[in-house]
Amino acid sequence: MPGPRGLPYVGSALDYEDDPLGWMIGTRAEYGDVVRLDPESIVVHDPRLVHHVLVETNADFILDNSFVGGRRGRQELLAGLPEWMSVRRYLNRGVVRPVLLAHVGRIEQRMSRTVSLLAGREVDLFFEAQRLLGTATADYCIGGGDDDVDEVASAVEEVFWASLEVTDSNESRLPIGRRPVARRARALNTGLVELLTDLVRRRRAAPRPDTPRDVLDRLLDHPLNLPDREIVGVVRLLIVTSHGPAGAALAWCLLSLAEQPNLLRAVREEIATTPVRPDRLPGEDWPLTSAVLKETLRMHPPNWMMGRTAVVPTPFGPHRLRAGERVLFSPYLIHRDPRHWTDPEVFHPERWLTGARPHTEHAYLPFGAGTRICPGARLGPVQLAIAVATIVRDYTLTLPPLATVRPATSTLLVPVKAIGHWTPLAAAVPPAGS
Ligand code: HEM
Repeated sequence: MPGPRGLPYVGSALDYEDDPLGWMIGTRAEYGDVVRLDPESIVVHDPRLVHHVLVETNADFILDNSFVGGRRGRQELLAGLPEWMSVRRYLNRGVVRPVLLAHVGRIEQRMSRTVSLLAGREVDLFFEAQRLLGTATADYCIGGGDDDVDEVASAVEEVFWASLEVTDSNESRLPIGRRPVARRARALNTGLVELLTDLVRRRRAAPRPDTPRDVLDRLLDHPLNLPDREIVGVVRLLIVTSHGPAGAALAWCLLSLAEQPNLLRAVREEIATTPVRPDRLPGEDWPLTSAVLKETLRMHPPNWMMGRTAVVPTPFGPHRLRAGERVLFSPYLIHRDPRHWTDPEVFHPERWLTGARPHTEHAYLPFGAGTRICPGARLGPVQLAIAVATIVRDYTLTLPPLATVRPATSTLLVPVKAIGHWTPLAAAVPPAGS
């Protein structure tokens, strides 16, 4: 397998950790689209090979997200896989338009309240964005009943930050007993599981509605009569997983719009002049706003780096992978590769409005692809459209220039310390004659 010689045992892992993007760009230029990173991992830049890995996940490859999924280790992860996949399919079929429409109505009000309370205050954009979107998904999961969405969203948010800390801390190199960050994360997670278990029990004891109001109702009606533990696991996973990517996407989108006043005005006008009809979802009739969101997810895919592990020896292009080898790939680099996009470094939403696919095959994957594609791939853009509309329609943005915002490239691509504010539009316009 081509790649730099590296050090014994660790290969190029230390150089990669120093500057992952720089290392990948440099080695791609020198060695091509498949590069050895360390004895256990390769990095792949060819979208067709990446697509193959994503489609073969759960067969030749696994997605090892045991920590986020609340599973202890790979064995438990594999044992729970059939149930998780069947729940995914069931939710896909069953979280129908009426559930989405009811959810939209609730979060429009909720977001509007939160955004107005924050108006005029200096905020850390990503912090507030992840809270806004995480609370939205909490509503989607449990908001149809009388349960306290804010309480659940806050408990989930604590688990989200603690999980990020665990992955960023590199604690996995320490012996199991000495991992304080992981211990804290586990304690917070236990609290969250207790809170959700209580909620599931109360909902189970109450009369069932004729049609599901949210994900929890739908899970309680599962034909296999899922145990509380399983239902809690699914609700927890959905909410925890949505905080980061959706929040990062909103933050990057607002930063991009603030940078382009003409585009911002055009989006504002589209949203203001095309009210959402009762049977339609926000974004469905806003082509420019949707294109802005797609372009944001192209240039700043929150899941900027993803990976799979081969479970069996498997052919891979001209190479062969051993069981246990990791395949890493970066949607960020694929989305900015001039072999797959025209002018990839330019934020150009119009590329999505021509009716033709603006990239080569499989070169756009902000939600992943294949068997484990994000189950929020349909919901996420709707929630984002509501959040963008809520802020852009009535407020003006004062945010730092994108070029000055450092992206964190750890677990997620997140704008670091992008501090700014939004103020009501009327307040931003100087009175006539002043
Ligand atoms: C703009 C918003 C979002 C983005 C960019 C995003 C991105 C992604 C990506 C790239 C993956 C696949 C990771 C991989 O294959 O390694 C993923 C998985 C996942 N996402 Fe999202 N996501 C978003 C919103 C949401 C929302 C709203 C939910 C909840 C309804 C959600 C729940 C999940 C879950 C549970 C998984 C794991 C799926 C599995 O393991 O089978 N995401 N997301």
